[in-house]
Amino acid sequence: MAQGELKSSVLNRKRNPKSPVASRSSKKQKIAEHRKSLPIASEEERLIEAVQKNDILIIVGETGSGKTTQLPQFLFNAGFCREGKMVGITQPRRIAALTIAKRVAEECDVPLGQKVGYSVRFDDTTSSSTRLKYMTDGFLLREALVDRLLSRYSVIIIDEAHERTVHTDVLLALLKKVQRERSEIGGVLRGCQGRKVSPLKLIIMSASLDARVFCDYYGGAKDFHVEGRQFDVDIFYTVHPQTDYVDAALNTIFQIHSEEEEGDILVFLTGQEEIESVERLVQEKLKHLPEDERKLLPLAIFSALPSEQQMRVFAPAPIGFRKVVLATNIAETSITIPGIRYVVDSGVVKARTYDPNKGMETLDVVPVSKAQAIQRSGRAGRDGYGKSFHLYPERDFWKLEDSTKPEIKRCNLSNVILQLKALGIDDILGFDFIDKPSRYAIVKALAELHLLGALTDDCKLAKPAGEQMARLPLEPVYSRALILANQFNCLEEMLIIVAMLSARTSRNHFVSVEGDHLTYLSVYRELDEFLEERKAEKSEAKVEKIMRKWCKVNFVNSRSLKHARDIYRQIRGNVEQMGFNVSSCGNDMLEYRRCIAASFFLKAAQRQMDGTYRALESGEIVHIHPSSVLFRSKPECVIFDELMQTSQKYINNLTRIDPLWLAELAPHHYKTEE
Ligand SMILES: Nc1ncnc2c1ncn2[C@@H]1O[C@H](COP(=O)(O)OP(=O)(O)OP(=O)(O)O)[C@@H](O)[C@H]1O
Repeated sequence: MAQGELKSSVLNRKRNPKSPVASRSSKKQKIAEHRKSLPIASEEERLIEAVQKNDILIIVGETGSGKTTQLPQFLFNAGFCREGKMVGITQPRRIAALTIAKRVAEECDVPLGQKVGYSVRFDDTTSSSTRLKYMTDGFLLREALVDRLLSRYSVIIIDEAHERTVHTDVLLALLKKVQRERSEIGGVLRGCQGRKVSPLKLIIMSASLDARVFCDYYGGAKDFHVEGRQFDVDIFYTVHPQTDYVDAALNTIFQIHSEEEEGDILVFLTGQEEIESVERLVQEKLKHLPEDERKLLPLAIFSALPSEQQMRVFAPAPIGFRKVVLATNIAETSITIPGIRYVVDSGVVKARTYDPNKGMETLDVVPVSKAQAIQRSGRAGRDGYGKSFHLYPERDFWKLEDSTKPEIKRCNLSNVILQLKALGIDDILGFDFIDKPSRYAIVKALAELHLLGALTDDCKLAKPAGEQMARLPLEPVYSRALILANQFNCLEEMLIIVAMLSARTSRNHFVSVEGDHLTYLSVYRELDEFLEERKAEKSEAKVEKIMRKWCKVNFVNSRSLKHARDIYRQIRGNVEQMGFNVSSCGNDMLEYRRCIAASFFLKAAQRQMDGTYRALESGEIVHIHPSSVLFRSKPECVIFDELMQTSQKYINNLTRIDPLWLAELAPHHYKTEE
């Protein structure tokens, strides 16, 4: 059990104001009072002056000081949105863009989508009257594909820059270039849709530990510090290290529930499976408590959850209940979940690392960084005094890395390089990254894009394939699969597979001997047929209920399947817009498997004498993951979607193919004798 050893870090103490009142005017008044009470409120004039005087400003502030919600409003009031211009604010995560935009719209007392809006992949609420636009960093990068100078923006704010997502890193470099170009041509040329191009102001917002990096990158740019946070958070550590953090988290939840004052709990765990198992364990434990102590409501939030299900954690708990939100690091930065007073930090996070040499991803549970632990604590104390329980001793906190390694140093670069190429940036090795990925990783990604047909022999963007691939919001290998499927007349099937793989659904019941891809296809189609037969059920809630029941009977994860159905609809819209005709190969699964081989030829593996497999591209010896439907049958040759190191090197999500197809369908890469 994580016994709290009191180590409190007391900041400027201020107690929780009363709970929200129903009437609109008192709500407005409350919001106005809240805004005035934020530490940043007294800095408005000084901040605006700093923005006016500096083209690049690095703002450093504690979590909860009000940077994200207030600064854009200050800029609006200071006239930065005149003549139809916008202030754009990027966030590393879509849930942050969504919820912050909603909050700011509420503070401005306007409907979402007018003065204040958000744009994230597949979901855009902005309109021509939007002036404050919250979006993901990836969205702004895509926007640059159509408007290179980002001419609609007078100010761009890169928020949570210290998270160093790959998109943020690319934006940091791209915006430097855009800013230079805009000041050179200012007022002379016109940008997208004939808009007059004015100079661009750039604001980078970061947690304090990493600000220096950004100041240096922008040639000694000015930094601006916002002191303080609104409410105290008392920090607790365990006396001893915990051997089982899941068990410790569970005990801490129930200890808070029985001993602490009212207030909701936010627990940081590592992934969907762990969260779902803790959710079940909480429910299980509650059954053994007396009736009046059962009022604890577990809710999950992780990235594979559809948006509307993610939003459930933001609604207040029913009266008398305490919410316990079980989250991955998706809830770590930027967002405010109203009602949270207690944070439980497992101290670990699941981190993906890509090895370009082996073409392999590893997914490891690793300790968080200091910056992450501080961000986690910061989620308590946002609407009142809070407590943060870290499930490790304080001495271990001091041993943590200061910050997380930038994603650009540990991810597959092919997607980002394709985007840079589509932005007209040809010299990738010479590109001014804040932290340069290794030369090897860049060259590997360029070679992969060339093999996928996205780049020409002299490394230019191939037309139209490369352009089409850059336009689709998917990994290049999936985009290519859709383009090929169009030629193989099985686009409908490939859309389903890509959606199912993106949503990471489960497979159990409708096993196809041909492999996991086709099993996914039959899961999706079985449900479709089942719903079709019940078309009369008009209400969405009813359809969802039927769907959940069907999933339960068939051992399929209903959340993931719903997510896959959403993704399917969205990418189908994309390819239709590109003029593709979504046709189906019906029952011709041979043609479909050949299309899989043609699309994913870089991910082929062949059985060895000893029953292991050799990944043909990297030469790695790998095993079929026990959860694959081909685990027992062990076909001679397979295409895999995932190559991952956990306890061993595993391949997963497989389709059985004929090895001769590789030479036939990817002759530029395989010779027959191979
Ligand atoms: N959706 C919301 N509902 C209720 N209160 C909110 C919401 N969003 C923000 N707030 C309030 O506004 C305060 C400031 O939030 P803001 O996101 O601007 O802070 P920040 O300085 O950007 O912090 P961080 O770096 O942690 O994102 C929060 O502490 C909280 O009190």
